[in-house]
Amino acid sequence: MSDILLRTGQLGFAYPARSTSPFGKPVMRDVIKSVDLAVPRGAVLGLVGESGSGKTTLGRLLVRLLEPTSGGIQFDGTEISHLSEAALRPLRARIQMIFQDPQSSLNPRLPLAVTLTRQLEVYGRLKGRRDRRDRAAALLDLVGLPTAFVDRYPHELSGGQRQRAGIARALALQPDFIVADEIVSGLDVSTQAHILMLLKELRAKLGLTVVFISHDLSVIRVLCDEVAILRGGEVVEHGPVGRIFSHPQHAYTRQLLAAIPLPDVEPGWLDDPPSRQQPQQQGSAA
Ligand SMILES: Nc1ncnc2c1ncn2[C@@H]1O[C@H](COP(=O)(O)OP(=O)(O)OP(=O)(O)O)[C@@H](O)[C@H]1O
Repeated sequence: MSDILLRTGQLGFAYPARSTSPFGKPVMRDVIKSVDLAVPRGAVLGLVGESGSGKTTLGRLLVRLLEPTSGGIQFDGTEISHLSEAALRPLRARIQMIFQDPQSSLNPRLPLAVTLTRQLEVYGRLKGRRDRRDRAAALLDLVGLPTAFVDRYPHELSGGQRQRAGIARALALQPDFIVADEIVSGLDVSTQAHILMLLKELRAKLGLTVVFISHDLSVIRVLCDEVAILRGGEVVEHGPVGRIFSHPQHAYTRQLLAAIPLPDVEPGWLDDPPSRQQPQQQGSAA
């Protein structure tokens, strides 16, 4: 078994541009350019870059929501770049994406019991109504939400609780690889810390491998083992967080580090943040 769970080789992706060539052919615009990335099994790899650098596009390629236009993606030794949906199906259970806006993955018209277990149903892993409630309750418990929330609708949750529910939904099929796309953006700082702590705990408990997309280097610094810096669709630097932050090699990384004020927190802060000393009330998880 390789230490690398996911590897890309010269991965490329182009979107059709709005304009067409003088010969009427659609012009393609390269947004991911020859990306070689290796994600170690069990690691949290941060993917950072300014707006438009291609983070979301790369994340969607890694979970094969998009098909590469060039290069390859190997997941646990299997080349998945051009697999059909049918061939991808067994792997889809192992590969999940969590989005910035949990509204997009939580159906406003359905109680959490149904939304959280939808994928289990699709994969034939539910044994009926009772099982649905039990499995949904277990998922809520896993992400620190009260089990009574099985009957709640997304609008009855706070922003942080909704993000927890989004994470629970992504964990239903017991994946081992997660791409988390800006999942704490838009949350207040204390809620961000709780969600990051949860992710860190889940990663240890479930043995997850995570690609954590963020434009926020201070978040990357406290959560990730490795960081890859994306600029204009290219990875300009990739390495252990400690090394990149203390000895950035690339001028662009130095520029990013200089531009973003780092709060006075160190790697490992999440292991013992001040908020741990104030346990959350049942039902009030951020
Ligand atoms: N569906 C699409 N069709 C055409 N171009 C797109 C599409 N989605 C994204 N792009 C373009 O691809 C480039 C990369 O976008 P992407 O969303 O991956 O960047 P990002 O780093 O995630 O940005 P942000 O941090 O703002 O979310 C951008 O120039 C964007 O305009």
